[in-house]
Amino acid sequence: MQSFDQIVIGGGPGGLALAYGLKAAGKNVAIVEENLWGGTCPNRGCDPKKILVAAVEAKRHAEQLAHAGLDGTTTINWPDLMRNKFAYTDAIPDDTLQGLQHSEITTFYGHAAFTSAGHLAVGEETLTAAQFILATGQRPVRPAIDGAQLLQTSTDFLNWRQLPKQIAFIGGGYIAFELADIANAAGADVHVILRHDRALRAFDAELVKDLRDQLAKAGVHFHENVTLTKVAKTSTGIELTGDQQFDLTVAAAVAATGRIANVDTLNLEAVGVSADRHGVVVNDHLQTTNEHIYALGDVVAKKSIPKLTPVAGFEARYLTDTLTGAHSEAIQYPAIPTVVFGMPRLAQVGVSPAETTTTTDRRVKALDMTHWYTYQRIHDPLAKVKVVLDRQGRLVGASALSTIADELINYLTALINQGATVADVNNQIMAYPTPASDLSYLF
Ligand SMILES: Cc1cc2nc3c(=O)[nH]c(=O)nc-3n(C[C@H](O)[C@H](O)[C@H](O)COP(=O)(O)OP(=O)(O)OC[C@H]3O[C@@H](n4cnc5c(N)ncnc54)[C@H](O)[C@@H]3O)c2cc1C
Ligand SMILES: NC(=O)c1ccc[n+]([C@@H]2O[C@H](COP(=O)([O-])OP(=O)(O)OC[C@H]3O[C@@H](n4cnc5c(N)ncnc54)[C@H](O)[C@@H]3O)[C@@H](O)[C@H]2O)c1
Repeated sequence: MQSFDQIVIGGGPGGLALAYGLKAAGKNVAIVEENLWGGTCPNRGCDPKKILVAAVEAKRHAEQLAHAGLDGTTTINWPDLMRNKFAYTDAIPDDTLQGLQHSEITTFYGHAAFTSAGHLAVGEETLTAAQFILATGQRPVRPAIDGAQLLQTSTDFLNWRQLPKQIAFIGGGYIAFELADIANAAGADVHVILRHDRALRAFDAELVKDLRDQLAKAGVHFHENVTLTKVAKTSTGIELTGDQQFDLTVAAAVAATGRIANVDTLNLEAVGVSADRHGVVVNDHLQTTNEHIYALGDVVAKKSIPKLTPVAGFEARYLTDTLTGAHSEAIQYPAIPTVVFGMPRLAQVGVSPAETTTTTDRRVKALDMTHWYTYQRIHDPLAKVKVVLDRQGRLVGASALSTIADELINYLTALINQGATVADVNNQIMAYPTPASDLSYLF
């Protein structure tokens, strides 16, 4: 039986960052992975998706400048684009494993599950440690309807060598919007089926509607207020049936209906760790209901904290300090930006405009920036921002929509975390003309 100071379960961005942090602090640490070293983000999430988005960006920017200096049409060649994606993703698992081995972090490959307090089984091996850290992430979930097994997932989409001619995305979250935009730009006939009329609920409703309308203008078909009841394979494709006589046959249908925490096969009952489909219950020290077991990243049940790669990284840095005795404080998250990476991008950070309607302590400043130089230069069809300011004029939140909203939101995040006022912004000189040189006009 091998024994360690800490064993990290899950080799995704969160688990890896923690293993490296603990090793650097001199701990005898092991990490276990059952699938692809590197986890969701670089293999089947953020990174491959954004490689595909790169082609959409180039295409849309070229289209925006048609008749303004750029001639000809730009088309996306899906098989070539995917070859470019595979050239990146194929190397991730081996490179990740080699990095761990090079740093002399002990690695185990296989499914990890607890057998009893202090004991973890990985294949034939039983491992022990003073502390265990759950970093097992989430997996896609399909709706509970007849024929749901015929629905593909974001993981399948990101491995398609050929692009189906008609694709339906079920759901109104990040994945449906991002993948629908990519598939539409690449030439597929794209349908998004939503059970409500309100998509992307965490974002500003007006900007979500603008985003939806932009995608619809680009060719995406939205079917709102449809509850699917059945999925079936027919001679012509995948038939989706719903209430209100909804009936649509497509070549491929993707469930983008959320993700479920990987907690069900860890045998957490044996070690007294509370968890449900939303994840592992932790206190404000990321400690589970068993004092020797911690959790971080997507597998944690979080109410208001989004499940994102940089959040997993932040929690790994926090836990490194906790487990090496460098501090004993509760975790305190900074403002966390989140972006729907389409063309345009929808971005949000901090206090939302909706949270401001019931208080007089804050005010919202809404600006249509479409005709500002930054956006005119690239012929951005729509550029909007809403900033939330407190009584002292400090920035506390922002929502933005434009083809470069991701860049803007990062500047605004830094200003929120610094508690900056317009005076602080005006005391800095930013390179002109750039989105950063617009900042003082936003307050
Ligand atoms: C399509 C898509 C796009 C995304 N885009 C973005 C984005 O643009 N920006 C962003 O910030 N976030 C994005 N995310 C979310 C991001 O991928 C996650 O927040 C991030 O990967 C979480 O890291 P993690 O380490 O907590 O979990 P994961 O990366 O999921 O890693 C968990 C690892 O644990 C392993 N594991 C699970 N159970 C066991 C077990 N019993 N034994 C051994 N190993 C186990 C899994 O195989 C996996 O490798 C996206 C996600 C998806 C699906
Ligand atoms: N850009 C990013 O940062 C990014 C991108 C992709 C994914 N992610 C991460 O992955 C997670 C999962 O993304 P997602 O889009 O799958 O989930 P989501 O939680 O963002 O959206 C799920 C959507 O599916 C709908 N839905 C749920 N059950 C349904 C059902 N039975 N029938 C019809 N609709 C149903 C919900 O109403 C919602 O609109 C995100 O919450 C985020 O943490 C982040």
